[in-house]
Amino acid sequence: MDRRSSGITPRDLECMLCDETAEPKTLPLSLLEEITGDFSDEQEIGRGGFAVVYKGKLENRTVAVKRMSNTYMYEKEFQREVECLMMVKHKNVVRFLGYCADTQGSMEKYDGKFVMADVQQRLLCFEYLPKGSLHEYITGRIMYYVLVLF
Ligand SMILES: Nc1ncnc2c1ncn2[C@@H]1O[C@H](COP(=O)(O)OP(=O)(O)OP(=O)(O)O)[C@@H](O)[C@H]1O
Repeated sequence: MDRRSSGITPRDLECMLCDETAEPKTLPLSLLEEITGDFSDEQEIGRGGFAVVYKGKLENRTVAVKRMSNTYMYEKEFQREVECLMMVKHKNVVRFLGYCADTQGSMEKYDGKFVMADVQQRLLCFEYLPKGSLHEYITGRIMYYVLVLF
């Protein structure tokens, strides 16, 4: 795992996609913000129990960026997920490209006083699978047969 993240560009990420042997990397928040249009609604793909998933647009390719919600509650789950993903490499498992664990201090007003708060961002980056979720695929198929039969 390469711990140097600051210099990674969208082009580097694109090169990783082409190189099957490239290891997952730590990715800078600024890169993930850039390719998701600052996590814009237009680039949202879907939502799960713990995260929102966005399209990350590179020059010629697309990746999926999973942004965890309630990061304080699910820190252990995030660490466990990264740990597992780093160990798995299989043709039937979506390819893991890297993660971002960013914490920044921000002055916030609390109880009438300014306090320094930690703002956490926890993200995972995967190869993009263009055919939608299994649920959509199955229900789409069922709807298709219902429409054809009746
Ligand atoms: N690599 C990917 N490529 C394309 N779409 C994806 C990718 N990963 C997730 N998605 C989309 O985003 C949705 C949410 O994914 P997410 O992994 O957060 O949750 P989930 O697997 O559906 O449920 P859970 O919260 O139980 O993990 C998925 O249903 C899918 O439509």
